[in-house]
Amino acid sequence: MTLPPPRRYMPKPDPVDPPGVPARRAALRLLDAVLRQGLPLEAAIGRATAGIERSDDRALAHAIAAEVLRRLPDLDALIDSATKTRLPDDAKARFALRIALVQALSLGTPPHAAISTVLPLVDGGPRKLVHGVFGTISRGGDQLPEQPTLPDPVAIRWHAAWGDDGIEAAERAMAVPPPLDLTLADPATTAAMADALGGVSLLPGHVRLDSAHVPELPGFEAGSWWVQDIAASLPARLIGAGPGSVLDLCAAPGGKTMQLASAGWSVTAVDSSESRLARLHENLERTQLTAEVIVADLLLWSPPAPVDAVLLDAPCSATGIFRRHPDVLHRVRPSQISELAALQAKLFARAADWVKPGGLLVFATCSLEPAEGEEQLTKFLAARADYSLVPITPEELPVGMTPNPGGWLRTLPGMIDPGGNDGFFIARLRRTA
Ligand SMILES: C[S@@+](CC[C@H](N)C(=O)[O-])C[C@H]1O[C@@H](n2cnc3c(N)ncnc32)[C@H](O)[C@@H]1O
Repeated sequence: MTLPPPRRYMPKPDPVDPPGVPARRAALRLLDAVLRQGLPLEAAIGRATAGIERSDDRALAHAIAAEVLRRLPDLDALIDSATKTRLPDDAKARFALRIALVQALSLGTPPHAAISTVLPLVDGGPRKLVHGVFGTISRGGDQLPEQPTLPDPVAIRWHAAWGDDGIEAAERAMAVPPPLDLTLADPATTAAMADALGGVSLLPGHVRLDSAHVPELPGFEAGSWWVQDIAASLPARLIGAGPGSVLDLCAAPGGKTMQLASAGWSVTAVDSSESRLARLHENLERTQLTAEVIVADLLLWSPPAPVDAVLLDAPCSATGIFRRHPDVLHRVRPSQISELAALQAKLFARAADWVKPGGLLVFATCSLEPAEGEEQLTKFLAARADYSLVPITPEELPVGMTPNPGGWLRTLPGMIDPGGNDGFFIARLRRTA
């Protein structure tokens, strides 16, 4: 007779979850990845939702986690108001309560469903506490504020840089889902595409829609447009039309590569990430646009000859895209901003050597940190007498955006109203002949 293995060697069975619970369990894993491990939300989604078959459950997990990240300081304030002893930031009970409360108070889930699908996450643990705190808050009729509150470290940084108005605009931007901005492959089709898609155009070659399911919109399969926030479309627009040779540095997944290719440039797109370049290849295939694509570390790679124009969309903290990626509000630390700023300065200096005399260099970051924008430009201009700014003019920008009197562009969240825009820094420079 064979004996069963001793109990301690038995593998722990996966919990058999009732319907609705797997999505909440995945949301918990996503929040753990962002808040405890410091990973980007998008990088964690594959692993956190592995094993969940239904795409709507995966989408729900993402939606819950993203809304918790948008609402975190307000959710935590509610939880703290209902507990005698403050729960540690990383307590599982706090994570479970955040997930239950955000559903009931922000996502329209009936309270009994919000709590019953979360309690299994704390089975064998603080179930009673979670149930009790959720009940206290629900019975008290507390609501989340209309506008989400920024986490303190971000609010302090952005207040120093952009003042009360900047904070107010950022919080207002988080209160509503961002619109869907499309860049058109052929600007001549702007009016027709705006009509066909039921959107509005804020610039030639741009259409803005309320959020929609992208692959189902007319023109997606045909490659007539790609998704790109209007602020993200400006760096390539500011280079103007080809012909000529252009280096698109830090190019993946290729929004700006496609803009430059469709504007008549002969584009060389360089990026160090093979997986992100795979998406660039897919994008080029769908839009039938062409570019030479090179996988390389730009700290080591150099082009064979100088080019007419260079676009450097430098790696950054990405704090300017907090509306769609609220994880940046919680995981980006000042030390990371400094490290990224040092990398940007190196890439900026290298890129500047690859421009022909008389050619253009555009430097851009999707960051709301002056260290990744204004301060980079000041240092660059002090070091490079062979470059001067080509001032960006209001006529080149959508209504609501104005360039800085110094000639560069700083986009802040609420500049375009309604709908808003991402936070970018953009400077256009010419190398002296
Ligand atoms: C802001 S994203 C680029 C977005 C892209 N320009 C677009 O419009 O779709 C920054 C990119 O820099 C790339 N990157 C970071 N460090 C790099 C390096 N040392 N060399 C080359 N690419 C790098 C990342 O892989 C990432 O794709």
